[in-house]
Amino acid sequence: MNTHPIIETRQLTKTYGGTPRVDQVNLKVQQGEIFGFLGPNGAGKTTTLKMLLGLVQPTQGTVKLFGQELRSHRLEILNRTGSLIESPSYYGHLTGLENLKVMQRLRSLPAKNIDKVLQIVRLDNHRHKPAGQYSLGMKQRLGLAMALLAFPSLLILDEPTNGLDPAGIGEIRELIKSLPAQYDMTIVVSSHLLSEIEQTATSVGIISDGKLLFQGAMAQLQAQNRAAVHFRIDDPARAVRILSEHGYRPIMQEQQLVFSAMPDSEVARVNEILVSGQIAVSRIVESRKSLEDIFLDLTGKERSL
Ligand SMILES: Nc1ncnc2c1ncn2[C@@H]1O[C@H](COP(=O)(O)OP(=O)(O)OP(=O)(O)O)[C@@H](O)[C@H]1O
Repeated sequence: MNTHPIIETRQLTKTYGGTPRVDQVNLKVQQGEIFGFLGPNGAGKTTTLKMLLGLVQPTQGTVKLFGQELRSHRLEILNRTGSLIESPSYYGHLTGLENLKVMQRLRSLPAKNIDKVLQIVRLDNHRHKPAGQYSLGMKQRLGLAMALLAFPSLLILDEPTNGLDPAGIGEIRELIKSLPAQYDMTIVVSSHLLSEIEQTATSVGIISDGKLLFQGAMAQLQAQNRAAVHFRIDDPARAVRILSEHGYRPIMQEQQLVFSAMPDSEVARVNEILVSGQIAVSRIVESRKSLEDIFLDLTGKERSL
């Protein structure tokens, strides 16, 4: 059985003008995953994806796709890879169909693939219209059709929903979700929006300032979502004193004591200490960080994303 990762980078680095923009990144993407590559603008996503495709030469480090070195097996690898990086490129004066034909002939692909991809991206009714007259969403879908034309094993999409309206975003999202099972594809999709990755990806990599800060299953990221427990009480200063005698170090926030993460048994114990110290506990509330908060904590960026 073939168990090597579909993508594996080692210490992948790209330096521009002395500054590492992609900094010793070790990526691992397994067969059949939808890997969400997440990071704020300028984090190094596009540069990383371009290195995976041999479009940018790494300053340091290696790229292996399908278990083979990109440097020595470039053509073989790229024949099995489809991509949409930055804006799609097409001939504006040619129709959608003609654009796909150009590519199909250039790459000696079966002609029947054209109909298939037109259906997949739902452009079959617009195939005879010049691509230059397509809406933004249609242009994006044409770009996707081109990336899919060879039915690649690996599909790399850089911010595929950028600039689309909510309906267009939803369509692309559903399309991405359907591909791995239907066509046995592995997908890498980048975004600066967690909300978008959250709904499609099975695993995630989070990059900020060129560094990979987290990599793992979506569920693992969600597991970092640990609950804090808030006690609303009538005399916080005295409560802190009493609790510290029992070895607890809560944070005082106005009328509340906050414990960063706490099992249920401890909650009961703290409550008992407070009540026997004649402190009235009016409320015990659990608060979880949203995934957005976790993302912002990891990247150290403000909420302006
Ligand atoms: N050819 C280049 N020459 C110099 N600097 C570059 C070049 N390409 C990218 N950079 C810089 O590298 C950093 C990372 O850029 P990159 O495009 O990879 O980020 P990104 O995460 O894809 O962000 P965005 O979503 O905004 O495209 C940026 O600071 C960018 O200015």
